[in-house]
This record gives sequence, structure tokens and C-alpha cells, in this order.
Amino acid sequence: MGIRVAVAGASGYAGGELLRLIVGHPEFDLVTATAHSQAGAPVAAVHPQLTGLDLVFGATDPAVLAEADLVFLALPHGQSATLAAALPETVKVVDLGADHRLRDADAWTRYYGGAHAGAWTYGLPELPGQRAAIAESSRVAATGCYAVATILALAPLIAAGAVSAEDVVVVAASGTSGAGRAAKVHLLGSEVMGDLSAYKVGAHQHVPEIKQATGATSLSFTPVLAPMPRGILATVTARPTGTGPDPRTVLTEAYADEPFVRVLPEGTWPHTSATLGGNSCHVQVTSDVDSGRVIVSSAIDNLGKGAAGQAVQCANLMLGLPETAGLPAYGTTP
Ligand SMILES: NC(=O)C1=CN([C@@H]2O[C@H](COP(=O)(O)OP(=O)(O)OC[C@H]3O[C@@H](n4cnc5c(N)ncnc54)[C@H](OP(=O)(O)O)[C@@H]3O)[C@@H](O)[C@H]2O)C=CC1
Ligand SMILES: CC(=O)N[C@@H](CCC(=O)OP(=O)(O)O)C(=O)O
Repeated sequence: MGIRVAVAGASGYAGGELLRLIVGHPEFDLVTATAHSQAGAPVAAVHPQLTGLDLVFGATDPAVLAEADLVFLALPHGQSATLAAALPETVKVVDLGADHRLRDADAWTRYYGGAHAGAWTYGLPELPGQRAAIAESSRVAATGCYAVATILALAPLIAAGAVSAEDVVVVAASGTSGAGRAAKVHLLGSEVMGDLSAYKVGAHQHVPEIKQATGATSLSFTPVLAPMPRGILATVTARPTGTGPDPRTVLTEAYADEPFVRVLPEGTWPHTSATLGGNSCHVQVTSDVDSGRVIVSSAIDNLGKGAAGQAVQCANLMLGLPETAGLPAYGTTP
């Protein structure tokens, strides 16, 4: 018997990707997969990519989840806190939702509404000191999808003094699975195909999370819905301080020993398709010839490094396993 792992919210997009990674993980045994409206359905009926996995979704019962060594929560925002509170401290928990990401209760209320459940260890191992903090934690809040792509592009540059924290602009495109599986009119194929559109303009909920993780003090963030099922491409621009180190050198050194973050060779640019199915983040940096702003382009799979892959990476650290166990470092393009 390996490490007993359960997934709550397993019938969703992030939950499905978690199941795929868990059944391929060398140390994990999938013991429970729960759903809400789809409880009682065979897993393969909801996730055809998992055909052959002989399992039925259970109801989301904390008593059953508590029998696992580690539980992944892949529930809608606002649903994790109550369930997590019902799980004993001996059970490790990785929450893919936003409930425990923010330290600032006011920011939580402003962007998500309702009572703040309190912050857990932030689940981005590539941030300085965070790998050790995650390894010592029994409760970890995995990062938001746009937040991963943006923070990995930006955090080392602000920390090194290469760019100003006071003037950061991000435009990021996401595939539709970023919005989850629940039926919404704006996600219908007939609405999305052949279209690009900004949304949540000027008020996206990942802004406080990105500011918290990077130290940015002024951040303009514009998300764009892209006509593709998965992938995020973030374009991050910031004003160089003029006195700091070279941005390419900063990013190259920051990620030299990281297993999943790749700074691409000069002149090549990240493609979302190159990251799909893996846990990688591809980054490129240059300087705008006209404005002089530093431009960083970063690509991830929103369901990989942006969700399930990141969560498994954190779980590996929490369980004392090799950080890369069960995680593909390479994508599946085309
Ligand atoms: N999609 C993405 O790219 C990313 C998602 N995340 C986060 O992961 C979480 C899940 O997202 P995603 O998979 O996209 O969402 P989905 O809408 O695809 O899935 C939601 C899951 O939660 C279940 N659920 C819904 N309501 C309840 C409830 N009241 N109690 C228990 N279970 C419930 C659903 O069950 P059923 O279908 O049976 O009703 C389903 O299994 C969210 O917090 C999201 O922010 C994080 C990073 C990226
Ligand atoms: C395309 C799309 O709608 N994306 C979602 C992604 C955020 C999300 O709900 O998930 P996490 O915060 O857990 O990453 C959005 O912009 O709200």
C-alpha cells in the first residue's frame, strides 16, 4: 500500500487532471474521488480520458476523506474552508481553491466576498524559502492559475531590484478550462470559437495574490479568454530600475536548478501548446526597444503547473517524496 490519496471535487477539470496524475504517481494510491451533483457516476463517464479507471465518484463526506493520508480539494472558491476544518490535522491537505491563499482578509472580502478563512502556506515552491515552508506544512494553498504564470515571470525581477514594483502591467490569455466545467453561456463553443475578449477588466481576483507573492505595489492585470481548451500565456511588462542587474541573468540564475521552470534560449518565445500535459513553465525576457520596459512572456498549462501539477508538486514536498515524482516535465505539443 502506498500513500493513500483522496480528491474532493474530482469531477471538475482540475479534479480530472489530479486523478490522471495520481494514478500515474509511483507512490500514490487513489482511495477516494468525490463529486457533488455527479456523485454516483463512474469516473470514466465524466472523464473519458480516464477510461479503464474502475472507480465511482463518492459523495463529499469528510469522514471518508479523513481516511486518506493526503486530500486534494478541487472545489469552487468558498467551499474548501468548511470541508478542510472537518478534516483532522493528521490528514495533509492541498487546496487548489483560493480560500486560504490570501493573508489580507480585506483583500479576500473585496475580491471573493464573505468571511476570510485564514491563510495557509502558499504553494509555490519556486519562491525563496517556500519549498522548505511547504515541506513543513500539513495545510498548503496551491496558487491560482494566472498567478503562477505571472509570479514566476515577475517575482525574481522585483526581488533583485531589476524592475520597479510600482509599475507592473500584465495581459494574460487563458483557455476556457480555466473557468471550470460548470455550464456558462460565455463558455459555449459558439461564443468562444473565433473570438478573443477581455473579461473581469480592472478587477481580477488574482491581483492581490500576485501582489502578495511578488511585492508588486501597483499592478494592472487584464485577462483574455482564448478559444482553446487549456493553456495560459502571460505577458508581463515592468519599468526597469536602471540600477539593477540584467533581467535575463536574474531569471536564468533564479531558475537554474528548478526542475520545471525553463528560461528559453534568446529569440525563442513560449508557446502554451509546448507546456500542455506537463508541469512546466516556459519563460522568455527582453527589453522593449521603444519604451525600454522589461517584457517577460510566460506559458503554462493552467491545469498542470497552474493547478493539478502544482498541487502534486506541493504534496510531494509535504510527504518527503522527490519533488518531481509523478510529474511530467515536458509537454505534449502538437
Ligand atoms: N480550472 C483551472 O484552470 C484551475 C482551477 N483551480 C481551482 O480548482 C478548483 C476547481 O476548479 P475546476 O476544476 O476548474 O472547477 P469545476 O467547476 O470544473 O469543478 C468543480 C468541482 O467541485 C464540485 N463541487 C461543486 N460544488 C460543490 C459543493 N458545494 N460541495 C462539494 N463539491 C462541489 C463539482 O462537483 P459536480 O461536478 O459533481 O457538481 C466538481 O467536482 C477551484 O477552486 C479553482 O479555482 C485552480 C487553478 C486552475
Ligand atoms: C478563464 C477563466 O475564467 N479563468 C478563471 C481562473 C481563475 C480561477 O477560478 O481559478 P484559480 O483562482 O483557482 O486559478 C478566472 O479568470 O476567474
